[in-house]
Amino acid sequence: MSIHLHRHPQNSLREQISTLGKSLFDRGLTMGSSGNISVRLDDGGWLMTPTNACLGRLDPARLSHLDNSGQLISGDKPTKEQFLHMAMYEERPQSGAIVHLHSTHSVAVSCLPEVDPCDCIPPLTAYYVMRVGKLPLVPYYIPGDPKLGDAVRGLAGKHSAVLLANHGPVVAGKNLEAAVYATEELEETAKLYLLLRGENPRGLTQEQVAELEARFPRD
Ligand SMILES: O=C(O)[C@@H](O)C(=O)COP(=O)(O)O
Ligand SMILES: [Zn+2]
Repeated sequence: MSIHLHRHPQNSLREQISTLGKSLFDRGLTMGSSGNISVRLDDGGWLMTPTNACLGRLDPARLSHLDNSGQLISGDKPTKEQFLHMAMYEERPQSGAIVHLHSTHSVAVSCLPEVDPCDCIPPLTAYYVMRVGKLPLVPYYIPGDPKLGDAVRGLAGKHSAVLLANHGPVVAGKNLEAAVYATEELEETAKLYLLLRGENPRGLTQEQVAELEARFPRD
């Protein structure tokens, strides 16, 4: 008789959330208990990071498991941005994961008075266009305010990443790895943008952006 050890498919997702959360935290991409991560499950439910959890020390077994209506099935109380994540998923059926961080340079850009609210960071590099594209600014709301979900709903259909004013980025991807890569690219480009402020940098032209979008369509 052979013994078949069945590994629940959620286990590897739980481990991936914890591993990537630690990687983001260890590299200083979010501090303290800031930031949150979610992954959409095949049955329409979600795994989300618990509220007040440090992304550097997530316990895979205590992640919040929600059903497809957002009710907690098991684990700790979910992030207070649950509604923000759910609003973004509603508008983006192609997205399987969302990352929200308080990454310093992205937050800095979210506080600048002169940013274009339709597109906060110019297309400085090809990889930024490939991973992020246009980045709209969401007006300030207190963290966890359900109105934040409503504000994001209007933008998320067209944009995989948004920047919450005086708060930080929220980035969706087809899976968690893609969402993390895009969040990292956004942070690096925010840093470049701040480095180059006042230098009148040469960004990519509209034609160059259009060529990238045709060749490397984002999700
Ligand atoms: O900024 C906030 O308070 C939240 O957006 C956040 O980043 C962490 O909140 P929890 O996920 O509820 O811990
Ligand atoms: Zn936050």
